[in-house]
Amino acid sequence: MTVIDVDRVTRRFGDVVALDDVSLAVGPGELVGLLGPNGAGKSTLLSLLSGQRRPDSGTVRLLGGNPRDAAARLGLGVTPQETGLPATLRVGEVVDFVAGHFPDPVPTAELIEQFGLTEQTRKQTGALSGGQKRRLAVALALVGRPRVLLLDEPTTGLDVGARQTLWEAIRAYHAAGGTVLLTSHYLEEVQALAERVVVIDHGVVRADDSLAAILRRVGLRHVEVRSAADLTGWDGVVRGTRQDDGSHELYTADADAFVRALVTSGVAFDDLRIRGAGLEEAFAEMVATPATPEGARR
Ligand SMILES: Nc1ncnc2c1ncn2[C@@H]1O[C@H](COP(=O)(O)OP(=O)(O)OP(=O)(O)O)[C@@H](O)[C@H]1O
Repeated sequence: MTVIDVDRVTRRFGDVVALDDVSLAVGPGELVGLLGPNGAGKSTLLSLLSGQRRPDSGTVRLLGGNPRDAAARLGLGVTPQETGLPATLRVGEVVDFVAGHFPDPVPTAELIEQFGLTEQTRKQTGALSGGQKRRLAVALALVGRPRVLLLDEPTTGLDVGARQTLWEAIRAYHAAGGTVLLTSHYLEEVQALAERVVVIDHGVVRADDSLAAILRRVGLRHVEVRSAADLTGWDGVVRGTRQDDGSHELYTADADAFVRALVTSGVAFDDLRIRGAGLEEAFAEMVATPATPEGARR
């Protein structure tokens, strides 16, 4: 059975088409990363799957049912982008409260420990740090042993340690057979977790492929360097800009070859920095080479 089945869904807000004929099917045990820039439609898609909103057209099925029905949502765990935790309740009380809604909840102490919050058990949630609140929010999504987990930007704003704790919890859930759909701005996060990547932009699915295939599309390197010479037209530079002070921002598929050419050319340069091109840059590439929306092929 398909866990998530979105079929030709369109959702508008006034004149804005947040989702434009989107189709997406996710099977049991998949871990799918939903990537897209601000306003792409990611949260809207999750809100349809969690039954908070209805599509204008098309159908949304969750675990074989309509997510607007409470019965279909029993197997669903959700962490929205912003979580309103009751500030005066203690961490343990909030977990107990949510656990009370499910037939076979994860024991509170076990869950709290898994998310590294044991020391905070008796703290009021209002006194938690941003990272602790975020971890608690994801923990709450798992209390009822859901079959499918929707995570909207699970680690935005977290430090490295808190992010790792959350990633481990998500991996453990997935390893035990759980299905996950998570949104993120961070390619790094999706790379760390997802096996399949769906890229959405302006409400349209631009790509839906294995992580490896998507990464090949994002194979560009970002090179920063300062030089009096203009390097933007050099061999292998796909795109580049140069400021008056000589600082360059260049994109190339082979940064090693570019650096070798730079060094052997004898051109003076300094402040060389290289990094993998990020998601935003990948989008620039995907949009520059007009992508066939996945939906249009159906
Ligand atoms: N309640 C709303 N009323 C009006 N417009 C909305 C509403 N919710 C979303 N939109 C619009 O729909 C589009 C998609 O928004 P959505 O929040 O789904 O994007 P997103 O990919 O989740 O973005 P972000 O990464 O910033 O969270 C945007 O243009 C947004 O402004």
